[in-house]
Amino acid sequence: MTNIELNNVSLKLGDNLILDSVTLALPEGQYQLTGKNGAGKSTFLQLLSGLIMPSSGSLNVDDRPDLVADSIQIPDNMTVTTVFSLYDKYQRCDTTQRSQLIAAFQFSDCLTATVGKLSQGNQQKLKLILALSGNGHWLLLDEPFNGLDSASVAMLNQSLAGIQRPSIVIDHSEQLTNLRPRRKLHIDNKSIVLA
Ligand SMILES: Nc1ncnc2c1ncn2[C@@H]1O[C@H](COP(=O)(O)OP(=O)(O)OP(=O)(O)O)[C@@H](O)[C@H]1O
Repeated sequence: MTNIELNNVSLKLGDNLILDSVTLALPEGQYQLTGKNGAGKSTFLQLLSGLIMPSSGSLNVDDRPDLVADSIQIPDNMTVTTVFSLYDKYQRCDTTQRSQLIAAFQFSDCLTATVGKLSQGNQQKLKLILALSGNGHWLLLDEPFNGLDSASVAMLNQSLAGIQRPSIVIDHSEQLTNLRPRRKLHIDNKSIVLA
């Protein structure tokens, strides 16, 4: 079991207190993270990914999760193939699964393009392909349906219904069909509650 544990975690960004002394144990499972605009959902996933550090308290996430989020920036001038080669160099992807995802997302025409020339939806598909085939244990998805066409929305829902890895999804756009039941994690008033 690779649980996520927060012990008395507080997080401040500038003058903004986002989390206030949060203690939480998340067993492996499928979660949906909710909360009003600005509550701190995206920031919480960045914290779990190690992109930002707690201001105080301790956080235990056993390995590096795979994150899909707007905050993940891939250099515009790289071709998609170069991005994949870099991931291969550091063995961060399952290449068989990646090939399956490229086919399923109808992404093969994009392989020679530079990232900056991809449409918003195709940039999102690239992030999803990298994360869904990634070797991290937890999968963290911040608005994963952004920019996807209807076939890709269906594909992603199917993929999320079948994954073995623990995951947390933020889905304001309500396109997640919950083919598989998800426990609710709710952020409110600088606290996180597991329903
Ligand atoms: N670098 C920063 N410095 C100061 N405050 C920040 C910074 N980044 C984000 N914030 C603030 O942190 C709070 C939480 O932002 P976050 O994006 O995590 O919320 P969210 O719940 O994901 O919101 P939404 O539903 O609108 O996407 C917001 O009030 C935001 O303005």
